[in-house]
Order: sequence, then structure tokens, then C-alpha cells
Amino acid sequence: MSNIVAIVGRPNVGKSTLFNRLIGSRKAIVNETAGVTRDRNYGKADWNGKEFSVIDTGGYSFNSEDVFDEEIRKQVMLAIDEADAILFVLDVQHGLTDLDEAVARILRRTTKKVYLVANKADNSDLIFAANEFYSVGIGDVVYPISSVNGSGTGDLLDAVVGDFEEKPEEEDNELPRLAFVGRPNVGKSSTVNALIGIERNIVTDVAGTTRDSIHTRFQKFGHDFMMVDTAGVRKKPKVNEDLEFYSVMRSIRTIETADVCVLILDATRGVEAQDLSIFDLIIKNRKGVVIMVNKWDLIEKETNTMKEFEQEIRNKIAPFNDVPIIFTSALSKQRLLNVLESALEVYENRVRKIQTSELNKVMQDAIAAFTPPSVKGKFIKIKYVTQLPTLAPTFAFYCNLPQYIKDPYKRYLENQIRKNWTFTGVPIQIFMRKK
Ligand SMILES: Nc1nc2c(ncn2[C@@H]2O[C@H](COP(=O)(O)OP(=O)(O)OP(=O)(O)O)[C@@H](O)[C@H]2O)c(=O)[nH]1
Ligand SMILES: Nc1nc2c(ncn2[C@@H]2O[C@H](COP(=O)(O)OP(=O)(O)OP(=O)(O)O)[C@@H](O)[C@H]2O)c(=O)[nH]1
Repeated sequence: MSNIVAIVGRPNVGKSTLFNRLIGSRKAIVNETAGVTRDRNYGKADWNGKEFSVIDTGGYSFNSEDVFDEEIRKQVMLAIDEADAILFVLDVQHGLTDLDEAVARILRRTTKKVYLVANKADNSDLIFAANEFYSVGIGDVVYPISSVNGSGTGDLLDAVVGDFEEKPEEEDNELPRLAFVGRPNVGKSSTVNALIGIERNIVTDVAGTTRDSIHTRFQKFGHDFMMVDTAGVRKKPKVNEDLEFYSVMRSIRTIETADVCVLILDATRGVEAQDLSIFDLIIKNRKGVVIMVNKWDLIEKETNTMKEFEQEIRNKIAPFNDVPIIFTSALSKQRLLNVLESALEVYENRVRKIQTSELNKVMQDAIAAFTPPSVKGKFIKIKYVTQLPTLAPTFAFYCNLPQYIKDPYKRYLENQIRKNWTFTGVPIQIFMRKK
């Protein structure tokens, strides 16, 4: 499980610019995954081989003035709760403002690691001016950086990743880990409680290694798996705000811990932007996914209601829509066990390894049937393909001119893989390599 770094600060100090710079090194890799949309607030970064998640708390803010300060305050508090490290960004060109001071007051109270980042230090005079920020009284070091030209970010990142605690591998490594995620009020607690209630005696709470995550072991019908972060679900830290930021922040750690995520939707609300953001988080972390449309009991049904609903979801999550979709009622426990069955199938799909010989036999035919279009008169030849020994399915295609193979052709290859083997619910990565 990776470390989580949150970027906080008042508007316009350059949080998004810093965010883009931090995840920039990963962009090329992220784009390799056909059809994954990059949202602007969450990404994976890598510094000297240490991977971590980055959250940009900006951009979520309300535009209305009176709720503004309060909203920033809440975001900072939540960032403190959920992140392992905080980058507190200030603007050297603008100097300290009241709002900076207000954020600093909150940050002074946390025991989490806070790094004071003096952004927009584009030249040596401005780097010198950053010394002003020692007066803020957070940490022993001020990191002058320029998010625009990149100077100083190396020293900052050295410090940040140098302070990461090695996260111990969680216990019960072989058991599949399932997580129930979704925005507030969709029925996460009801689902988990119903599942636990189904066989009260055969579940045990296992304290996780992180703060307050409790993993519940579930053994029944020949299944044996862990439900991750059920503490967060059952304890119900009541966040009233139905804001994207909260669902996303609360979901990140859970998703990173899981192998398969059950994304719960509220049938009465349809698919909303927040649901799609959480879906993107799951895909970005290359986890398995099952979509559970809950509160189905509340829907007036006609002959095709379910089919139409399902189609609407598939359209919205396209292009990656080879995903199980199950209509449930946590209240009446309808089809909850189907969700489990499905999640465990997805788990099997995620660990599936295809023999290189079998893979090549099938894929060479598919490639022969539809060859990559030649570029600038150059003939592109894919020589062979192999599945890499990674946790989530990743295929490397070796060819003479990898840079000329574009996303549509990669999607063709992915579709052929999905057609011939079952990878339902699992994102697939396709890499082109030079041979
Ligand atoms: N000169 C200079 N300008 C910068 C630097 N970093 C960001 N900026 C500029 O500052 C402005 C604000 O940057 P953003 O990244 O949008 O700031 P933000 O903190 O994310 O703002 P909100 O989304 O409103 O919270 C933009 O015009 C950036 O181009 C920097 O290192 N040097
Ligand atoms: N009719 C109906 N109501 C449901 C169903 N599942 C949950 N509810 C109701 O929806 C409300 C929210 O359910 P919770 O299980 O608390 O939802 P949650 O996702 O855990 O909510 P947060 O803790 O806010 O994230 C409760 O009033 C439940 O009784 C369902 O399948 N049908």
C-alpha cells in the first residue's frame, strides 16, 4: 500500500501546478492504459522508485465567498486525517496572507509530517525571499520551489519520500481483499452489516495495521476473504456534505488496500459524477471492480428497467465497461451473495496468468487479421506478446516500432484479449516494447 501525500494551501498558490509536476513523471505510464481518464485531483507519483499517491485539495472549493474559508478549513482537516504527509504550499511572490495563517494554525496542531513549500520561487532573489516563511513556524525547513520550472522539487521530494514509513505487508496475504466503496448514503454500512448478519458467528474482526481500519474475515459457501476497512464503513464518521472531495478522500486508502472493490451506486440517483470519480480511482489503482446498484427495491420497474439502467451505466463508464453490474437491495438482502460471488470471480480474473505460447497462438491470428496501420510508409510488425508477472494483468507486445502503435490499436488488442480469456471486472494494461 502506498503513502498518501496531500497538497493544501489557499487558492492560487500553485497547488494544481505542483500536483501536475509531481505526477508528471508517471503520465506516460498512466496514458498507456487505454481509456483511463486522468482526473485532476488524484494521481500516482514516483520518486527514486518510491511510489505514492498525491491528492490536490484545490479545485474542489466552492465559489461562494462566505463558505470559502470554512470549506478550505474542512478540506485541510480531512487531508490531515487521511494523508500520511502534507505539502503546505505558500506563494513567495505574494507573501503571507490571513488565509495562509488560518491554514497554518490548523496544521500546527497535527502530528502528521507537514512540509512548508514556498512556491513560485522562480529565481535566486525569490528563493532568498522564501526565508520569510520561517516565521510560519511549521517544520524546521522551508522548501523554495518553482512548480513552473521544477527547481527545488527534487530536494522536497527527497525529504518527503525519505520520511515515509515502510508500510508493513498486511497479515493474511493470501486472502482476497474486498472493499465496499461509494459516496455517502448509498448503503455501504447496510451492505456490510447485512453480510455479517448473514452468518454472524463465522466472521471475526481483524485489526488492520493502519490507524482505524478493521478488516473483517468472511468465511461461507466455500469463500474465505477479507472485507477491508469495515471500520470506516460501520463506524460512520458522519460527514454530512455530499461532496466529491469527501467520498474521494475517504475511498483512497480503502481502494489501495483492496484487490477488488465493490462500487455501490444508489439506484434512486443514477450514475453521478462522484460515482465516476470513485470508479476512476479504482481503475487508476488497477483494482478489480464490481458495480452494485443498491436500493433496487425503491425503483418502479417495467419490463426493461434493469436492462436500460445497466446500459446507461455501461455507456457512462466506457471504454472500460467489461464489468459485472448487479442490482441489489441491502435492506432485503436481495442478491448480496451474487455480489460476493461476482467479486470473487473478478479476483480470479485479476490473478489469471496466460501461458505465453497460448497467448501468442491466439494473438498472432488476431494481429494477422487486423495489422497495425503503417505510419509514414513504415511497416509495423508485432513479433510476440507476453503477460508480465505483475499483480494486475499487464501485457507487453514486442515490436519494431512501438512508438507508432496508437491507442485505438491498443484497444483492439485489449478487446481481443478480453474476447479470448475472461478478464471481466479487471483493467488491463498494454505496453509496446521495442524488439
Ligand atoms: N511564476 C510562477 N507561477 C506559478 C508557479 N506555480 C503556479 N504558478 C501560477 O499560479 C497560478 C495558480 O496556480 P494553480 O496551480 O492553479 O493554483 P492552485 O493553488 O491550484 O489554485 P486553486 O485551484 O484555485 O486552489 C497559475 O497562473 C500558475 O501558472 C510557479 O512556480 N511560478
Ligand atoms: N430502500 C432501501 N434503503 C436502503 C438500502 N440500503 C441502504 N438503505 C438506506 O439508505 C440509508 C443509508 O444507508 P447506509 O448503509 O448508512 O449508507 P452508507 O453508504 O454506509 O452511508 P455513509 O455512512 O454516509 O457513507 C439508510 O437509511 C439505509 O437504511 C436498500 O437496499 N434499500
